[in-house]
Amino acid sequence: MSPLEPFGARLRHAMDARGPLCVGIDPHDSLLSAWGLHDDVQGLERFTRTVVDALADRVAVFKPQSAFFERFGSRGVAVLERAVADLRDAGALVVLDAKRGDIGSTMTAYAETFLRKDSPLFADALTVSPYLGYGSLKPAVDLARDNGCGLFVLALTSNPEGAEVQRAVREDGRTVAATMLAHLAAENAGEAPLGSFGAVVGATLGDLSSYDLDINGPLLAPGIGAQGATPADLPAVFGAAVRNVVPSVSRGVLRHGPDAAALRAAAERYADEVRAAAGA
Ligand SMILES: O=C(O)c1cc(=O)[nH]c(=O)n1[C@@H]1O[C@H](COP(=O)(O)O)[C@@H](O)[C@H]1O
Repeated sequence: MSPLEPFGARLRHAMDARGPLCVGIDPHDSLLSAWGLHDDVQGLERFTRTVVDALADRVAVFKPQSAFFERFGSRGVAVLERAVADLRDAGALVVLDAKRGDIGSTMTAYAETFLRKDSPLFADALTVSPYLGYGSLKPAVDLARDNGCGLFVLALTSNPEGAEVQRAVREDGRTVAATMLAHLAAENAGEAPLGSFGAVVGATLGDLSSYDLDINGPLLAPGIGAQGATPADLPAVFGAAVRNVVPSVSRGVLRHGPDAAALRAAAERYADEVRAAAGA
């Protein structure tokens, strides 16, 4: 296998070519039911195939949420494996949303699951939790760097409960989230056009001007659509860093299915609205 270009560069090119949008693939039981499908592995398979067939050739980034596949056991994971491979074959980038985080050799095993080229779940990037200490993520950082992959580190999550950990103030006066952002800025130093080590920063959080979001890396921004944020909110939340935002929408797009044309129209509308809001 030829070496991949670094994830950050691939992400920048993909968003330039296909528009600034990540579609989350979250097969909730309520969505399966709304699509007239059963909450079983056949329903999961049909749902996932419909999303892949409708959008894989036109959306820049997809973020399948692993839990919705894992809940069906090994057959659900097989659906996820196939989706990841098909999305990548169609030229899209895949961020696997598995939010892994552990220590030492266990973190190495998680990294190998998602970031080793011969793994059945090899993806372009992985969401990771740094709350066992940023340094515990080193095996994933190293493997991502070696294989042209990226990471999205939970920094300021879209849910209100996140604040008690992420906004806690350390002995040095910095918040925990600011510390994570500083680690990522260090990983990405000198990279062009964009580093590969991103932060997850919710689009729901309002003004974040007290945080330095200039990490020279992507900012994955969930919270648009079902959680209440809109593309028009992005400049007020992210300021100048809006150019590096990867807005992520799951239910806001998926609720338009199973009709393929309606899914495509919804994705296109979000990408257009983000472009207009970011002044791109
Ligand atoms: O890492 C994530 O993707 C994530 C981080 C965060 O802070 N908030 C958040 O909602 N997410 C994920 O983004 C998706 C949001 O889905 P919707 O609210 O349906 O667009 C879910 O898969 C969440 O797990």
